[in-house]
Amino acid sequence: MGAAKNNNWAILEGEGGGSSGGNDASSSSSQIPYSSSVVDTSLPLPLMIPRIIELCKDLFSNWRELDDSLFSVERVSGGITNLLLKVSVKEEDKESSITVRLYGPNTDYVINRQRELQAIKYLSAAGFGAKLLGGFGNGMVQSFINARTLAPSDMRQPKIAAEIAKELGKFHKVNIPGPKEPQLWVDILKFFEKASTLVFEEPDRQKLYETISFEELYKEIIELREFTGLLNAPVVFAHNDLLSGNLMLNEEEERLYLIDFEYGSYNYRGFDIGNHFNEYAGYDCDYTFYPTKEEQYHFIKHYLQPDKPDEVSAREVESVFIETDAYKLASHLYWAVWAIIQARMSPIEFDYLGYFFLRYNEYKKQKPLTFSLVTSYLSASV
Ligand SMILES: Nc1ncnc2c1ncn2[C@@H]1O[C@H](COP(=O)(O)OP(=O)(O)OP(=O)(O)O)[C@@H](O)[C@H]1O
Repeated sequence: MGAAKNNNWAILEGEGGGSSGGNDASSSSSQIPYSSSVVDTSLPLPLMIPRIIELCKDLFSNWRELDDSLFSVERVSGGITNLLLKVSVKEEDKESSITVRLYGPNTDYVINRQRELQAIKYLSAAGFGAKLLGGFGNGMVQSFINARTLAPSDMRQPKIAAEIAKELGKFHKVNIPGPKEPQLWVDILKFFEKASTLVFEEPDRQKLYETISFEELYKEIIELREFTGLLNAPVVFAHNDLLSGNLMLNEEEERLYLIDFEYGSYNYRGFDIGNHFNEYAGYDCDYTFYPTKEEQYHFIKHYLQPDKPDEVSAREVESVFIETDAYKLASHLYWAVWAIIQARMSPIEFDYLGYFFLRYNEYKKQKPLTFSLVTSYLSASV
């Protein structure tokens, strides 16, 4: 445990962040305590628990003197990228809970941690997501959100869809200082470079990997970049990973939380919406669940004007609808290429190569329809 800061956490300085002096886990102070300790993510949970308690005591001075028996640590299910733990502490008459997020090994290939921290700082100030309470060598501590995580089928409920649209509209209005160039193609091409030069240890996986035509994939990426460029689509600070697991709802308080900003960046708004619609299909990629045109219109109207959705002009709805349809293809390519890297780098048992094929095949299936829809829209609007 110590005071050293890594480069990522240094960006929180200037608001008092980056100190290792300890703090109060529940305080609203802008001081973000930092510990340079690294928790070994390969440890089984019972062996990891004492390290987590030690880390919490190092970060939060008001817990330092408490007996370890007052802490309980449990795994929060759901994540496929990181290990998320809930730490509860019994103090006199109250129990407080926080979450400790341990970055998954090798996630740096697909996640820009500096970009994530910069985004959290401003998004959290704007009231989005969990509050950032502290940082450490391979993770961060955030407030525990008392809410249920949505399932893909929840997202299409008209009332919930309207709420998601409204929150996303607000999210897209947050200003994150720094460069504002859309990152979509920069990120896809970065992923592509890594994905196309991998070697798998398992012969079966290597064989399957070799069936992927990277030449074809590259051509598709470039073609789609040119094609979507014709739309001159608006750029916003986008969440980029708005799947059901990143939406939490407290029904009593009627509060919806957008969480997990790991992939957040300036990007095309149509990408964020199209990507969200693709997530109606869940990890199984059952695209029969992709929202109907009526459901998409409902979402888009609430996104554009939550207070008076029926007063949004047909022209405006149509333009977001077209952008969304075009960029939903980019979402397939993005996560398809991402999945190839994950197949090689992630320790998580998930059929990532199978996921690549599901996304890429859906891209190929949807491409002719989308290209003809967008082309007729563009020719009608000149
Ligand atoms: N601050 C929080 N409070 C309570 N629960 C949380 C919090 N953050 C995340 N969760 C729960 O943990 C799950 C996984 O969280 P998160 O999406 O941040 O992890 P992840 O590993 O990045 O997941 P994925 O890669 O699937 O997006 C969420 O679906 C939610 O159920």
